[in-house]
Amino acid sequence: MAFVDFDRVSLAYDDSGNAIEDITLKIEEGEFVAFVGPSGCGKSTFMKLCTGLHGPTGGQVRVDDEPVGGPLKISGMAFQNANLLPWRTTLDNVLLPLEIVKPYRHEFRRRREEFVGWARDLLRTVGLEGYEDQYPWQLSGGMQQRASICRALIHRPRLLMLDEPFAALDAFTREELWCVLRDLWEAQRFTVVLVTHDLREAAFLADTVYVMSRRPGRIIERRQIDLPRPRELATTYEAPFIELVQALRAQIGEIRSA
Ligand SMILES: Nc1ncnc2c1ncn2[C@@H]1O[C@H](COP(=O)(O)OP(=O)(O)OP(=O)(O)O)[C@@H](O)[C@H]1O
Repeated sequence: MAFVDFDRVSLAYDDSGNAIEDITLKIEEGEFVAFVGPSGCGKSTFMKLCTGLHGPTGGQVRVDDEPVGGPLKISGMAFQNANLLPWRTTLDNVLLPLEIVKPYRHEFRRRREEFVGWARDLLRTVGLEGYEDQYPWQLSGGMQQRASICRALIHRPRLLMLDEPFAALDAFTREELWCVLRDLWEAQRFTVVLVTHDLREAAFLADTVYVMSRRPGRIIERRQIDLPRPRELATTYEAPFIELVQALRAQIGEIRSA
């Protein structure tokens, strides 16, 4: 049984028709998948269905062999904007899910020191050692996004949902954070669903790239990325990678002009 299983899933938000339509796919535990497609094709809708923030109007979504009936506790999320709380330090922002999510919230006071250790370890892994006591407005955009990824991972989710997490960053910072995410994933092997407009990002990070059609969003291509791991940034300047990205780009170009 796949970890995430979409069986002929559709969602109509209202009577304007399906936002996504007839999506059937399986994501294995530990797989890194990326979704690309034209604006408005339903990538974020897919995420909401996956994490139980919205129910399907057709078909069934199963995660970890259970039908998804409400918000999933085993997921963590990060978005284009880091959305850190400005009145909390970096460390306290990262700790936030442990104050909210079961089973941790009941143990938060008792295990606080241990949890602070988890947060410090994660912050060190993403290069934020020494910034624990700074407030978000004292951090650069890239640093805020690093902290936001730590916050998404602190409760050790099995499913990490990333909705264009690096879109607002400059090209250098973005590539640095690809490597941060690659290393976290190599070490912990959580399942990742990444929504992105950046085809290089999708091809560099993912095992599988799904291309979606215009609204109503359907999966029109599933592409396995067979580049060896661990992948180095230098790979992205070599011929096989460039050809792969060009093929994806051509495909999305066709959808846009259709
Ligand atoms: N809460 C909602 N109510 C009604 N319609 C919605 C709602 N959320 C999204 N939609 C519509 O569903 C479609 C898919 O939206 P979604 O945000 O999933 O697309 P997306 O691929 O993530 O877009 P983008 O790439 O621009 O972020 C769009 O036509 C959007 O207008």
